[in-house]
Amino acid sequence: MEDRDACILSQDFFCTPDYLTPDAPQLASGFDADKENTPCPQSPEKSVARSKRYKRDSSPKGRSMDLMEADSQEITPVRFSLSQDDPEEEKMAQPSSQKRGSYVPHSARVLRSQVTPPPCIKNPYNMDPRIDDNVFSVRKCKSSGSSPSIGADGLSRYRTDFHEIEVWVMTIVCLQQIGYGNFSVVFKVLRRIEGCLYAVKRSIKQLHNDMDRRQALKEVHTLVALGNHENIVGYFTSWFETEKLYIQMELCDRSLSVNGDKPLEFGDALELLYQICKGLDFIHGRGVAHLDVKPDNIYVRNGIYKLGDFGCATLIDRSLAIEEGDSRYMPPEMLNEKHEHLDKVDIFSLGAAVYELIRGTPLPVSGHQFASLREGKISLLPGHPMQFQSLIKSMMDPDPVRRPSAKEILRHPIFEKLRNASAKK
Ligand SMILES: Nc1ncnc2c1ncn2[C@@H]1O[C@H](COP(=O)(O)OP(=O)(O)OP(=O)(O)O)[C@@H](O)[C@H]1O
Ligand SMILES: [Mg+2]
Repeated sequence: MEDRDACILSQDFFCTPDYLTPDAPQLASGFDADKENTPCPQSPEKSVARSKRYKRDSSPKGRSMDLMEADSQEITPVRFSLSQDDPEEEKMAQPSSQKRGSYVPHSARVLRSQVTPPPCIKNPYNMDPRIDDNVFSVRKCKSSGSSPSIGADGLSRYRTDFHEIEVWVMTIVCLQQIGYGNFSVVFKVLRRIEGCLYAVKRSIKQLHNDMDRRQALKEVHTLVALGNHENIVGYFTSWFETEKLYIQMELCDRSLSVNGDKPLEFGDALELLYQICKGLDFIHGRGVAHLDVKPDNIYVRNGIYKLGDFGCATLIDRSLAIEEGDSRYMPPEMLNEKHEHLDKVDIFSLGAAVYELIRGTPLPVSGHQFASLREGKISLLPGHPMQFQSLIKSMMDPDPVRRPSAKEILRHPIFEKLRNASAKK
């Protein structure tokens, strides 16, 4: 029996879930059909409360510890708690094959429980008038809450669909090669069926409750509502598995970083500013502010700069909760909880990011220099034209109203050549 289970666990020895257990399709269809007919819960309530973003220890040691924690969660067999207050859910979770008395190996049951049906909640970023809000009006959708974690095929979707290219080893060298953030690890993967590379971002912590899942889904909702743009990281799909959120994205070559990278030269700085302003103009035009623009969240692919990590994104009209991004790039008004011009928060952060990349030294996190930058006191940038330096200074103006919008920046004479070149494309 042990040998048989070992075969089942290996992805290379089977092609379909049917091989694993003939009962799975019946179980899955019954389960899913029930979900299909279940109404979804209300969209998140309008809130202007600010939730501070938790900043973890960013030292290599701290990161290693977190990743170890993340990996140890992988190894531990996951046990899903069923809703205490809904015996119906518990009934649904009983594998139908068991009820009929047929044998399902333990390993197969563990595998079945790895895919979690996604919650069905309203996407507040999506203004599509064809969506009838009544569909969300019933109290609570079983698929959104602490539902039984049995997916459509009972297998790991991540393991079934993707092959991990980069192997995680607990060394700094590997950590630098593969993406990681405060909340996520990002894997370079090959989609088996297509033979194409993607980036898959996985939340580090398990998202046990509905609030956590809604919070994590903000990024997905934003990306899907925004649609495609050359200077925004491409989004493909997302799913829940072992109570973690997976997001499949376009794979970029790297993200920008002030640590290790050479200071940015004028030509590159100009290109970066122009391209990310195009991305910001696009998202601001759709009513979205990013709120966490910084070098780590700007990726490069084939010389094209792309804005990524929409985990803090919100609506400019302040109808959703406002979450602070990285304080090093945050304008003074955010520190004073003034949120009237959220699009201009992104302009300040982009100005600060470019300023940091040109100087090649990390921005201060606190103290005198931190305060000076927020009073508009910017050091000179040797080797960069005054016109460019004035533009950066205006982007970091303490008064958000005086900061140029992304659209105004794009019209600046300094970008004439770049404008002409992109018009010819
Ligand atoms: N599509 C991608 N292609 C290549 N690398 C990526 C991609 N997405 C993310 N990365 C890498 O992974 C890192 C972490 O990703 P991301 O910023 O989305 O995670 P996070 O946990 O939300 O981060 P933060 O710490 O900023 O909150 C990025 O800084 C980048 O280096
Ligand atoms: Mg990030």
